[in-house]
Amino acid sequence: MSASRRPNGVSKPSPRASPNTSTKTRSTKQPPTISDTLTTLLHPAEGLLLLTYPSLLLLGSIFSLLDPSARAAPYSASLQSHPPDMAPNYFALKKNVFNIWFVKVGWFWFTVAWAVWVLMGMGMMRARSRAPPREKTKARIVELDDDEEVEQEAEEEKEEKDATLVLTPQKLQSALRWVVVTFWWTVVTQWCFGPALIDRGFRLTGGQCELMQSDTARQEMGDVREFVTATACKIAGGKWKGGHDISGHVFILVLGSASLGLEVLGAMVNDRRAGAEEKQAQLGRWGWGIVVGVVGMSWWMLLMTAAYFHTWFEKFTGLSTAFVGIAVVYILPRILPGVRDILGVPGR
Ligand SMILES: CCCCCCCC/C=C\CCCCCCCC(=O)SCCNC(=O)CCNC(=O)[C@H](O)C(C)(C)COP(=O)(O)O
Ligand SMILES: Nc1ncnc2c1ncn2[C@@H]1O[C@H](COP(=O)(O)O)[C@@H](OP(=O)(O)O)[C@H]1O
Repeated sequence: MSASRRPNGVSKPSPRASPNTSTKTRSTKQPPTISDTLTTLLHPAEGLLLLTYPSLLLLGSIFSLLDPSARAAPYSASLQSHPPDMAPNYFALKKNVFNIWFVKVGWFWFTVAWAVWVLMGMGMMRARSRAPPREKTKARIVELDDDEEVEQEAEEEKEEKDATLVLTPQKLQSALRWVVVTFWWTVVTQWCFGPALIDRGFRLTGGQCELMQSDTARQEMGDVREFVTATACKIAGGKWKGGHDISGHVFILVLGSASLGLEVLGAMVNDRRAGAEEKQAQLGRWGWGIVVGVVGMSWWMLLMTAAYFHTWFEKFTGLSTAFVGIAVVYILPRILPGVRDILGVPGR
């Protein structure tokens, strides 16, 4: 690109466009530092969002080391938790209501929040960014009589409603990013042309299904002491034991909330067409509640998983597997123009 866009829409020539500046730049140009490269890839706010995840995991793990009740409770590696009768608190129980109704059906909540954001928040932001700035509108309203004011407000409302229904390339690209992120969630946790990656990883690292609870099932299984997936094993009353079990909870909570966060945050920090005030006003009205609720609940549950479930290494692999998906969908398009043309970058 040879020209950059100013907030008022006027293009100014980039330094590269002028031969004089380009010579000067070349002779004084320093090789980019790691921090320069990182800021080109991610806005500092986006970087901060991603840093929240290892920080929450670290915080939860440190808390469990310091909390006397967590330290006193025995940990069962096969349950990946403290036994329920000795759980240090309500959130250390697998049956806690937030686990059952939020995490266990987490993809549903992420999808609803994403859809609300794409259909409402995102469309509204675009509509506002095309509308005249608020101050100017107010100044004009002073000169208008009551009827005209009402008429103008109705017109603005209609414009916003239309923006919800209009299918823009930005909305399509966000939906496409949802498809790719959902594909990654599916292959890692649900199905990957057979067992999901988490189950395959567990088996490859020496894990197997041990039938501990049911004598009949044990007899029926005979020498074949293993099933293919964790779910099949649990349904048969067995325990999924031995191998490395990537934390599915860490994976889904990080993947879902980070992608949702990057969609909204990216639009806020990268879309220079709308003023900050307008963006906040629109987010406040549309989708803000559900997005903040889903991301906030994910952070809380991540903290609880970090504190009471899994080993350090299982949480680390859950985080890394989620970050692979985030890197492909949100970082790669900023490096490869071909991928960028298809998936886009939130807010750009
Ligand atoms: C731009 C977005 C386009 C969206 C288009 C759809 C728009 C429709 C709008 C609203 C309707 C919402 C419909 C939502 C459909 C979403 C499809 C689903 O994903 S429903 C399935 C819900 N199931 C889950 O979320 C399961 C999550 N659980 C797991 O992955 C695992 O249990 C675990 C990883 C949490 C751990 O497993 P464990 O066995 O070890 O506990
Ligand atoms: N924050 C949390 N609250 C309640 N249960 C949690 C949890 N994090 C993990 N678990 C439970 O710990 C087990 C391992 O989680 P995962 O591998 O998905 O990270 C799962 O048990 P169940 O599969 O018996 O429900 C899961 O429900």
